[in-house]
Amino acid sequence: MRLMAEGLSARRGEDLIFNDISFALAAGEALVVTGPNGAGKSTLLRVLAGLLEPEGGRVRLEDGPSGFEHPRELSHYLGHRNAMKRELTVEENLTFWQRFLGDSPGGSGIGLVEAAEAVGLADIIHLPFGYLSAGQQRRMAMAKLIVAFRPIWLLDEPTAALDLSADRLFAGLVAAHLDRGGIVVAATHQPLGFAGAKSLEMTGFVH
Ligand SMILES: Nc1ncnc2c1ncn2[C@@H]1O[C@H](COP(=O)(O)OP(=O)(O)OP(=O)(O)O)[C@@H](O)[C@H]1O
Repeated sequence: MRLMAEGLSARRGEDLIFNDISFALAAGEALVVTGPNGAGKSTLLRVLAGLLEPEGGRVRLEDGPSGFEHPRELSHYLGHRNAMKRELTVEENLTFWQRFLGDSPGGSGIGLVEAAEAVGLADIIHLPFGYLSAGQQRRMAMAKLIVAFRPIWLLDEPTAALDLSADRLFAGLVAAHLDRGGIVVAATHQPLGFAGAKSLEMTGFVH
C-alpha cells in the first residue's frame, strides 16, 4: 500500500498556504514535516486526514485494501488536542475510540489495559481524563493509536508536552508500527528520532 499526495495545494481564508506538494510513502515509511509556526504543517495533515478539502491536487491510496480509496478511511489522526472527553475516565475514552474507529483490514488493536501499560499509565485508567497532567493526557492520546489498528498515522506535534521517557516510548511505538508495515506522517518542531524517515520542510505563505 502507498499513501500518495499529488500536487497538493491548500487555502486558508484568502491565503494559499502551500502549493504543489507531492510525496509517496510506502508501507514502513515515515515522513517528518517541519517548518516554522504558520508554515502549514497542520493544514497539510488535515488535508491528508480528509478534514480539509485541498484547493488543488489529491490524496489517494495505491494498492490499498479493496474498498478503501481515501487514506482517511485507514488513518489515525492525532491533532493538537487529544480528542478525549474530560469528564469520562481514561478507560471510557479509550473504549469509545476503540469501538468508534474499529480495526482496519490487516491488523487488530490491543486491549485497553495493555495499551495503557504500553504508555506507562496502567494505574490511572479509572481517573477522569481531565484529572491527568498535560503529559499524561498526551500519553493517553498515544494509547488511542494502538487500541484500534489503522495502518496510517497522521500525527500533529505528537511529542508536545512529553517528557524524555515518553519521547522514547513514543519513538518505540512508531518504530513498531513502521516495522509492521505502517505509514506515519508527523509534523513537528522537535527531532522525533525516526531512523530513515523522509523529510518535508514547509516554508510558509505562497503569494
Ligand atoms: N481556519 C483558518 N482560517 C484562516 N486562516 C487559517 C485558518 N487555520 C489556519 N490558518 C492559517 O494558516 C496558516 C497555516 O497554519 P497551520 O496551523 O497549518 O501552521 P503550522 O505549520 O501547523 O503551525 P504551528 O507550527 O504553529 O502549529 C497560518 O497562517 C494560520 O493562521
